[in-house]
Amino acid sequence: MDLPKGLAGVVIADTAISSTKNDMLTYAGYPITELIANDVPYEAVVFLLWHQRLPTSEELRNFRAALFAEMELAPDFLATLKKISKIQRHPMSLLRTSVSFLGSIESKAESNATAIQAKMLMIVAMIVRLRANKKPLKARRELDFAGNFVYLLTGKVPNAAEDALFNKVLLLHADHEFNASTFTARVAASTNADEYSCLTAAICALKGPLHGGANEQVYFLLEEIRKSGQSVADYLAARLAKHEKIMGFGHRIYKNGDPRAFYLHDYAKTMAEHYDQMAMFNLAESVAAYMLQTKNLKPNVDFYAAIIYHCLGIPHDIFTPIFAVSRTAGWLAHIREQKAASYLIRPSSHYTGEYNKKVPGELQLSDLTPRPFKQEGGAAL
Ligand SMILES: CC(=O)SCCNC(=O)CCNC(=O)[C@H](O)C(C)(C)COP(=O)(O)OP(=O)(O)OC[C@H]1O[C@@H](n2cnc3c(N)ncnc32)[C@H](O)[C@@H]1OP(=O)(O)O
Ligand SMILES: O=C([O-])CC(=O)C(=O)O
Repeated sequence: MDLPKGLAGVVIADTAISSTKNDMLTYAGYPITELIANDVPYEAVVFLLWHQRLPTSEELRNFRAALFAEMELAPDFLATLKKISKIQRHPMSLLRTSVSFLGSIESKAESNATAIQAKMLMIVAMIVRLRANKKPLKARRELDFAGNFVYLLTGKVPNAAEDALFNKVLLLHADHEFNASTFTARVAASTNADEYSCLTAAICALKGPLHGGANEQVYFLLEEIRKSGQSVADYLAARLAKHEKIMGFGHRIYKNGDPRAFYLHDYAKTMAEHYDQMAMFNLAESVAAYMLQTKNLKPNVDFYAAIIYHCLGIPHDIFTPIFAVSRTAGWLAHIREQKAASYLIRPSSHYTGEYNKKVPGELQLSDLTPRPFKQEGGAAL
């Protein structure tokens, strides 16, 4: 049967949240070019995705204050997070576990989108601090969401230019219609699962290197090329000859280039110039040129983001968790939209196995069946 591989091109639902039509990313009617050109704060973008309209300046002030008020974690949760953060696993796994755990202790009444958005930032920042035995920092009232994120991750208050740049990076990652993690969240939401369960599922899908996990892999790629002493062409030719994917290139939707990469390229260059990382940036440029020339593949959102985070001094295993914090805005919007639509997502499969097979007689199933289990004081189950 000739099926569209990986649901490519299959439209599965209506959405008013975002669109990638005509190779342009649009959030509820606003192209990202418009939002970037007007320096729209990330908080306003979150509001836009959740309400499909931009906030008034008063609503923005109130929303920023509400987010700030939620930028703290209860002592009991923090104590558990301290233990979780010491587990030697990828921070995306720790984030997944932490969000799941938070969902287990939060009452339904307490869970609201604003609190979740703020707490995602706090969890990622706290994992970074706690695993390094550093004192957790408190969010600062004078900083916006982007500024607080950089401060809580690095311990350094970003200057105005860095804050503005990081704000744009968050803006560009906030939503992307039916990407794999958002689709995963929507499938969970369609069963009427709670928000934390939907988010946990989304984090699991984002983690993979073919999706959000690619930004960290870009860092490894650039480091490996640098250390190999090989030319970019030799290194990439050898990998491509083995049919390996080069991380940070290609996209399911954008075959003519990811519009977000256009901006991130320039931000990465600005950061690299400022932080004396031009060697890394130039290496990335050579990789991009080779991929375009030999495979006609262009960088996606993950490629230049890796350089920006590196310049800010953020550990490479935190690149994907940053993506998760920004994308929480989109995930929550889609979870809400899917729940409101109120139908189950359950596609059909094309079965390629056999039917009506018989169990071979010599298989003594009774030997494999566990003895009846008797509960204390109760009947055998
Ligand atoms: C936030 C995000 O999720 S953005 C994407 C992040 N992921 C990555 O950067 C991982 C690398 N990229 C990829 O794996 C792919 O480009 C994807 C998964 C993102 C999109 O894939 P699809 O639309 O399914 O395209 P598909 O994987 O079928 O690729 C088409 C062809 O281009 C090749 N190709 C695509 N991307 C790459 C790449 N990064 N490196 C090498 N070859 C590639 C494929 O091997 C395939 O070649 P073939 O026709 O000879 O088999
Ligand atoms: O849409 C996709 O397939 C992946 C992507 O770029 C995103 O989630 O931002």
